[in-house]
Amino acid sequence: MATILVCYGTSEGQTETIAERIGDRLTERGHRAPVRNVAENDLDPTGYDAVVIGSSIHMGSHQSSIEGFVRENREALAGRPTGFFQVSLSSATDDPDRRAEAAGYVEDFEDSTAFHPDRVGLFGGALRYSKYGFLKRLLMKQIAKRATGDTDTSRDYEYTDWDEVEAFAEDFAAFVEGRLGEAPPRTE
Ligand SMILES: Cc1cc2nc3c(=O)[nH]c(=O)nc-3n(C[C@H](O)[C@H](O)[C@H](O)COP(=O)(O)O)c2cc1C
Repeated sequence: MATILVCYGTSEGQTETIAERIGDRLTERGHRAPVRNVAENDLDPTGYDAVVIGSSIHMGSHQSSIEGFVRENREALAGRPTGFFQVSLSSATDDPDRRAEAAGYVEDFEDSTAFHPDRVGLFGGALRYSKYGFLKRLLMKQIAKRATGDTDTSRDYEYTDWDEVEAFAEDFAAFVEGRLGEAPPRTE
């Protein structure tokens, strides 16, 4: 069993929900996987065998709490298996330009923080028009027009592919088990 920290930065909660699903999957596989909001906890990666970090994108940038966490803990992160997942509208469609944009966000993040995760997941996020205030709703309508075309503000949209999220968790668990020399869980 490995102890795997699953930490995240979020504004509207979608990254938290995805982090929890990853934590559940790791736990089902026999690992200890606490799920923590980086902005609300003083986290030290040295207490864990491996770390998964998740961040949403707002106005082309990752969560500042995640940028700070990664910069402050660069050495500890470099010394253990790490996974990074990003949540955005750019990963919500099959449009190659949008997909390239999402990949570009990760590249820029790696370049600016010198953090190079072993595994990367790019997940579609959500549009929660019902939760946005007036100005945010207007802004998101503009962003959505370009990204997904979903501009009906009378309803919410979720683009997260939960099978992809689970596959990311399984793949990361297998990677950690391999690195720590652990046997994979037995399947009946
Ligand atoms: C104000 C705002 C700005 C956003 N800017 C971008 C953006 O620049 N690129 C993008 O792909 N998605 C953008 N999004 C979409 C978010 O990444 C998406 O809603 C995601 O699910 C948010 O995750 P969170 O709830 O964990 O913060 C934006 C969302 C909001 C509300």
